[in-house]
Amino acid sequence: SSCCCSFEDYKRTTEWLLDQTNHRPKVAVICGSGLGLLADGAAHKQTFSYKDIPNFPVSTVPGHEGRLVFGTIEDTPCVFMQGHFHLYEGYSLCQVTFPIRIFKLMGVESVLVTNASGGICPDFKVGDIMIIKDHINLPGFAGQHPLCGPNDERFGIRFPCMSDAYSKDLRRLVLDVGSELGCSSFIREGVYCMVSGPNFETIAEARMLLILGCDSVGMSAVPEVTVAKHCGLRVLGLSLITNMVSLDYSREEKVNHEEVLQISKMRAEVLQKLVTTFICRYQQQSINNN
Ligand SMILES: O=P(O)(O)O[C@@H]1C[C@H](O)[C@@H](CO)O1
Ligand code: HPA
Repeated sequence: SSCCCSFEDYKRTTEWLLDQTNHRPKVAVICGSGLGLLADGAAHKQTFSYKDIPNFPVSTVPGHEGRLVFGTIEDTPCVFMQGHFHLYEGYSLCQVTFPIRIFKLMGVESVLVTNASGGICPDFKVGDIMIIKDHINLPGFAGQHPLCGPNDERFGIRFPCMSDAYSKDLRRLVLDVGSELGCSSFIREGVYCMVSGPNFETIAEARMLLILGCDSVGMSAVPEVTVAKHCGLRVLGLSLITNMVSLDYSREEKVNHEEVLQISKMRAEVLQKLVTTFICRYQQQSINNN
């Protein structure tokens, strides 16, 4: 699963975007299933459909609008992906992570990855927001890894460290913002496990994930985070628990994507407030640190 994009491809897309917009984003926000609303808090918006951006994949999953939105939150220039790409759509991991390297080349410093996931940790509840403190790259164990293939040193080193993929400072900051907004009762921290999907887990698989130390399970984030860390971007991951995964053969509930979208839409406003305030504080902190 070698990379199908050359440095020239990344450069061409970056130059096209830099040419089309005056925005120079510092923070990139990836909106997961049903979370496109996160971009609504931004001002001075300029929107591109993925299909109009050279080399960009297009979204094929309901709840993913397929738009790149530039805008500002207070004074912070941001870019939002309303929808992202998944292995199960048939995209290579190089395509799935294509936008991350574009953001890097555009001058982005930090990436905020959001998504929907199923709760494994028995203490979690539907609607909880889990700050991702670590992940398990299950497809990576089987060789489905976005950094397989020749390493391009212009992006990062051959053997990147992943023990600090999720920035401690950004996690602390979002915890503080959550408490300031009165959200502490439903903000958790935990380990996210990526599976390729598209089927939801069997009960035996879910029990295995619990034993492995996973707190939630989903079908995205990990390739994007891995590529972001590889090229030196700071990462914050927020996963919305849209359903609890069945760990018990006696449970009758059956998860489906409509339910995932329904919960995402219901919680998107809270998540938007958290993300918007986080970006404001992030900017204030970087001003204070310089
Ligand atoms: O794009 P994310 O990871 O938020 O979407 C999750 C995983 C699947 O794409 C879908 C399943 O309902 O939601
Ligand atoms: O239960 C789930 N499993 C995998 N991915 C998901 N995305 C939302 N919910 C889930």
